[in-house]
Amino acid sequence: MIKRSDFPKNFVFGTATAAYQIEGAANEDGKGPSIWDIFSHTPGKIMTGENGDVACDHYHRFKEDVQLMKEIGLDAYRFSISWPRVMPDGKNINQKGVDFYNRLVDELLEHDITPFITLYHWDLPYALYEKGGWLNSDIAMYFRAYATFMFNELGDRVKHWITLNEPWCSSFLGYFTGEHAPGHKNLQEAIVAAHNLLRSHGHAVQSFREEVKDGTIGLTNVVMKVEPGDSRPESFLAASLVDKFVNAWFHDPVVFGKYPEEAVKVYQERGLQVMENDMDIISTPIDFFGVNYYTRTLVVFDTTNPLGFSYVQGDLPKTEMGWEIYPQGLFDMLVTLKERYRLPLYITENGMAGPDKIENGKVKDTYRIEYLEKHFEKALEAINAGVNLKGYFIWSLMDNFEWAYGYSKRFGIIYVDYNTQKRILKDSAYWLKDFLIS
Ligand SMILES: N#[N+]C[C@@H]1[C@@H](O)[C@H](O)[C@@H](O)[C@@H]2O[C@H]12
Repeated sequence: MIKRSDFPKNFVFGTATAAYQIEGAANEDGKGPSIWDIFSHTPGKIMTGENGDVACDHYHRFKEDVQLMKEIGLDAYRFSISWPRVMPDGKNINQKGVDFYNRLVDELLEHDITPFITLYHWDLPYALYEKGGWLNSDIAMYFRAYATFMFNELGDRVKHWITLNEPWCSSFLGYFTGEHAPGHKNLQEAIVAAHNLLRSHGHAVQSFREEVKDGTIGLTNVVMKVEPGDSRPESFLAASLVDKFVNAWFHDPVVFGKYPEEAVKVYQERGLQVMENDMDIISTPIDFFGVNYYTRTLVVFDTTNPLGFSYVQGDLPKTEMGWEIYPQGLFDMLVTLKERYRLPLYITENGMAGPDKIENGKVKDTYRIEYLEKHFEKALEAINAGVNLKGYFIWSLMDNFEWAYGYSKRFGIIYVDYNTQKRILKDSAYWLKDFLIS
């Protein structure tokens, strides 16, 4: 049985959340609307018709939530700043919003919990969307100004920062498939948005180097283990190409200052415009990559699809999201990232949605304990294989607004009764508490 003491002494275990998914107070104390406030109120966008207006009411209950983190024994807590809460129009300061994050950081530090901040976890100020959002190259300057303000405001106490969470999702789910805010369905826009997201990342890193001399900063990507869904050589080729578009596209430019060759030609024909200095800015050196790992992606050669491939379902046991449970993929991707980029890594998200039910005041999420144990084991295996893995953040601290799925998917180690806002530690939280002292 794996123990906490098997991990390096300074390895951090934490949980992760995001502002729009837990805070609520969507229109309170001067907060401006985000693209997710508008998207979630647009009929037909959220499977359950729900929105993040109240969510977990974390804005008002953060002290209770920090107390629960302490009770579990977490070393660290990864959360995001709501850009429109601190800058309602994307530019001018809302002091009440800033005050909330000062209070949250101070509460964490008072409980010996290390804060890790994500500057952007998808909730773009709607006012900036109206100016073109991620399609407007000026967005990088707005993001740099926001980042600089937050570094100056919290950088004396917060030493670990992530610029963006999953730019692949922000760009391709937000602008190509339309599943996420702002709900566009335009491949060219997705490509442009992805490039502007990475430019914004680079500008924030440049500012960080000037503002927070003793801190570390990185980028968090969703990392998918892409595998062929059948044994045809063409499917192996398809998997390799998809890997370039979903993984390498958001890692290579940040480290090497250039997009993957196999993909750039495809995107240049579909609107990618790289201006002079863009790649130098994007590849401003970072201190780590954040790795959000959930499952693998299976692709097969498919001439009936214009892209030449199709996604297929695997036959491994699945979570409530329909994602295969595939811990080996975590090990494989950690080693791949280490060998290709030679950077320290944090698992900034890993976890599962489960069929969590309250029975006699308890949630027997044995499946989640098993899931976490297996992924912890693979993380330790990666460390023993030479990966400089520095921490592991479980997604998520508590059940929350699961984007287009509303509140129907429960990822938390803490159960949230949304009718009463009561928090109930699931068996996985008690398991984690014991693990953290093992
Ligand atoms: N879906 N899902 C769960 C989880 C989502 O809730 C996070 O906000 C994202 O960063 C990432 O997609 C992973």
